[in-house]
Amino acid sequence: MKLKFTKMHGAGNDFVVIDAINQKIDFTPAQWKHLGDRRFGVGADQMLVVEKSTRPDCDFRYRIFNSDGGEVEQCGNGSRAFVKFVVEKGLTDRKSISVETMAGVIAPRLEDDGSITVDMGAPILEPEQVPFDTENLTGVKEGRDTLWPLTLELAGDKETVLVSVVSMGNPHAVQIVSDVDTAPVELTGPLIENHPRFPRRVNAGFMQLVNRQHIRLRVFERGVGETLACGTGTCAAVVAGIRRGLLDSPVKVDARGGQLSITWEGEGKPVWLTGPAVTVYEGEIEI
Ligand SMILES: N[C@H](CCC[C@H](N)C(=O)O)C(=O)O
Repeated sequence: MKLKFTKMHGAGNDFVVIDAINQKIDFTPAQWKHLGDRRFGVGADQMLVVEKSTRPDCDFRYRIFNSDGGEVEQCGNGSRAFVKFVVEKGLTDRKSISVETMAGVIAPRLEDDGSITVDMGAPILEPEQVPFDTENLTGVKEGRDTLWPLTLELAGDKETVLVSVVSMGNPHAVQIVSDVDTAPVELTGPLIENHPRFPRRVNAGFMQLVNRQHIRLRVFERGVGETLACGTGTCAAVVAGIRRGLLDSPVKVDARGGQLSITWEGEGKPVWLTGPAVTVYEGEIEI
């Protein structure tokens, strides 16, 4: 079939966005992987699929596929591209929409200045629900958070890193580093992503504290590798920092691809993600 798509990004986290309301989409994981391939396909971190929702309280359904072809629960930067896409394509006459995802309902809103704010829902903080296996593991309490020791096998040596575990519908393991530019993201990112204590694998966040309302962040994403920004990873890092007593809401987050802003008022409350979304080009591909 000839597939129409729109190439977009949110702070450098890039997407192939597909209207599945006006196109019949039924791809295999191999076809999603092909679309995400930067040499043989279009190339993107994730593929985002726009569908009509069957829920009466939702305007759209939002499906997300990582570039490894796997479908995942949530994508924060993608939710901003999603609302820009449906407004620009005339699929809605509203600028604030409710979107059904595998992880629940989110509410992105297109602001008059072109920025987008998303109610990402409340973080899930019970390790077992992240999911993270705590059997025979002793955590270290810090503030309202618990830091969990992860043992990593590095070229025959063992290294232990302390991580906070947070779910934004998708799983995150966040650690503090002194300098994100020298953090061993490429080396330890895959080891954390595939650590056996994360039965659904995990996104690995590396957070540097600038001050109580400003961090720098790099994320080695599950199913992708390092991306220039990770929206849910940004939410998870700020939630972890606030629970550790190290950050105060709102927090400015410098990702490699741009700046995001997070507001969170505490347990049980939603995390608000604000940032950009850019349409790069329209395309077609035979698939
Ligand atoms: N790689 C993530 C999905 C995309 C998340 C990220 N691109 C975002 O903006 O939240 C996962 O496997 O959970």
